[in-house]
This record gives sequence, C-alpha cells and structure tokens, in this order.
Amino acid sequence: MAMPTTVRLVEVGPRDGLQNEAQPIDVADKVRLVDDLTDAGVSYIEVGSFVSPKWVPQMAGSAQVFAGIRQRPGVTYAALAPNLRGFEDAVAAGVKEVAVFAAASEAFSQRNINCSISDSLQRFEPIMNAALAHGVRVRGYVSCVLGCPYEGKVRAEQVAPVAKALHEMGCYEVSLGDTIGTGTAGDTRRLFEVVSAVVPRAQLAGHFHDTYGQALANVYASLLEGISVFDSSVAGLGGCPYAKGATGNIATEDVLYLLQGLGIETGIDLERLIAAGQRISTVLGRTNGSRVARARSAG
Ligand SMILES: CC(C)(COP(=O)([O-])OP(=O)([O-])OC[C@H]1O[C@@H](n2cnc3c(N)ncnc32)[C@H](O)[C@@H]1OP(=O)([O-])[O-])[C@@H](O)C(=O)NCCC(=O)NCCSC(=O)C[C@@](C)(O)CC(=O)[O-]
Repeated sequence: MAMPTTVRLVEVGPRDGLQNEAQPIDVADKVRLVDDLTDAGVSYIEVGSFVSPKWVPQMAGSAQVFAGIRQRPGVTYAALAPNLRGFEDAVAAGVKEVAVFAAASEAFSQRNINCSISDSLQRFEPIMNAALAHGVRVRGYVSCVLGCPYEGKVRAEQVAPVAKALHEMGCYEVSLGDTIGTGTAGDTRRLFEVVSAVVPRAQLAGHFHDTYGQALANVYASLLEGISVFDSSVAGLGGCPYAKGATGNIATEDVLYLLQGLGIETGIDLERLIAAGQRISTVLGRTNGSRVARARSAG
C-alpha cells in the first residue's frame, strides 16, 4: 500500500477540544481560536456543535461563534448535528457542512446520544434528506472503534457495519474515532483493513485520542494503510464528556511535524499553528498538550 502524498487535517480543537472544558469559555475566545486556525492555513475547522446544551453545555454558543468568525473562501467550517433539530439550527447559523455521529458500541451510543446504534442511524436519515435539499455536505463519525469506556475492547467487525451504513446513507467521509485512545498501531491497521472492505479508503479518516500515548503511532499505521485524512486538535485540546479519563485528540502540531518529516504537504504553517495553540492554552490555563509546541517554546 503506497503512503499518501497529500494529507488533509480536520481541525477539531474548537469542538472536540473545547466541549470537554469544565470552565466556561467566552464566545470571543472561541472565535479568536477559529480565526487563528484560519490564519495558520488550516483548511477544515470543526467550529462547534448543535447539540442539547443540557448534554454538552460548552457548545451552547455555537451559533454565536459561527456569526463571529471570519470565513476564508476555500476553508470548511463545520458543526456536529445529532438530530434534525440540530441540523436546522446549524443551517440557520449558516453552516454548510455538518457531521453526524454514531458509535460502534451500544453502551457508548446510549450514554452519548441516548439511543441505540440502530435508532441513531434512523435519526440521521432525515438529516441526510434535508442536507441534500440544502446543499449541505455531511461527514460521519463512528466512536469507540478500538475500545469503549463501558464495554472494553471493540472489534473491527463491529465498526464495519456502522461505517458502511453512514457511507451508504450519503456521508462523503467516515471518520473512525478511537475515543478513549487505547488502540495500538496493530489494531489500527487491522481496523482499516476490515473497514476498507465496505467503505473505500479514500473516504475514511482517522481520529485518534492520545490517552495511552499511541496516537502518533496510529496515524503512521493509518498512513501505511493508505489513509489520508486525520482529525486532530490544536494543542491537543479535548477529551469526550461521555468517555471519562479520555485525553485530548492528537495534537495538530505533532501530526504536522510527523507529516513534514515524511515530505507530506498540508498547507498549514507550523509556527502560526503553535502560536494559536499557545494562545488558547493560556486562555484555558492549561499546559499545551503538543510535544512539538512545548519543545519549540522551551528552545
Ligand atoms: C442527541 C440528544 C439531543 C438526545 O437527547 P434526548 O434527551 O434523548 O433528546 P430529546 O429529543 O428527548 O430532547 C431533550 C431536550 O434536548 C433538547 N434538544 C434536543 N435536540 C437538541 C439539539 N439538537 N439542540 C439543542 N437542544 C436539543 C430538546 O428540546 C429537549 O429540551 P427540553 O424540552 O428538555 O428543554 C442528546 O443526547 C445530545 O445532545 N447529545 C450530544 C452528545 C455530544 O455532543 N457528545 C459529544 C460529541 S461526540 C464525540 O465527541 C465523539 C467524536 C465525534 O469526537 C469522535 C470520537 O472521538 O469518538
């Protein structure tokens, strides 16, 4: 399998990253983060979520964030939508791309979106129809692809039918999420081998959390499997409110450094990205989760 020559990074820091913060974050700080990421050359930014504020309070101001950001032509500014209500709110906020999210584990599906996997897939159907009517593109997520906080190990054979269903209902890309960051490079290779039998590799993405320090190895393993889209989070922000102990996504700065070392271009300016991550880390009063950013600021 040839390694891809170009990679697209999906920046999920403003959404996956900030959704898990305990402290309130001002809309202005969220807007500044998205604008900084735009200025760093990021081509895809997940800005927020149109979910119930009772479930994820931190995403409550997403419409205001969309109203405040500078949108550069050619950059995708996306949001999560768990149901038709969320989709309609997203469209009203001017969102042109949404993501629906399912899980490979029943227990996580219940805890995260309060329904079974099969009910969630049915709930997405009206979103797909409405999206088609509004010219909105839909990306799909499958959570817990390598492990579940409630059920333990998850087999690739559990992931494949969920990814297939999302692809068949019209998601142009399906991102496979190692929500709790327990997966290894071997697990990752097997996952993509199995799932690519039902969804083409060009329409699959990898979404790795770094809880066990394996995320960068898993990105490399995915590259060896021909995967060329990765979700990452500036400064390694994040976690998941329904996956206790899960740390942030792999830091965008660290993936970028890996890719640059492989001669793979992304269009992102590493120094500006580091500055964006440092600024939001300071606002949140947290240690920057990017090893590359920490090393650069120490030097
Ligand atoms: C899906 C629901 C809404 C079901 O929640 P529910 O309680 O079953 O829904 P409901 O239809 O019974 O509605 C309950 C209340 O929520 C309201 N409501 C209903 N829908 C919306 C909406 N769209 N926006 C705003 N409000 C909404 C609705 O109006 C009602 O309000 P009330 O009458 O009680 O005042 C809920 O479970 C939910 O919002 N879950 C979101 C969970 C979430 O955002 N998780 C994090 C994202 S997933 C993730 O991080 C993983 C990922 C993608 O990064 C990949 C990985 O790492 O694995």
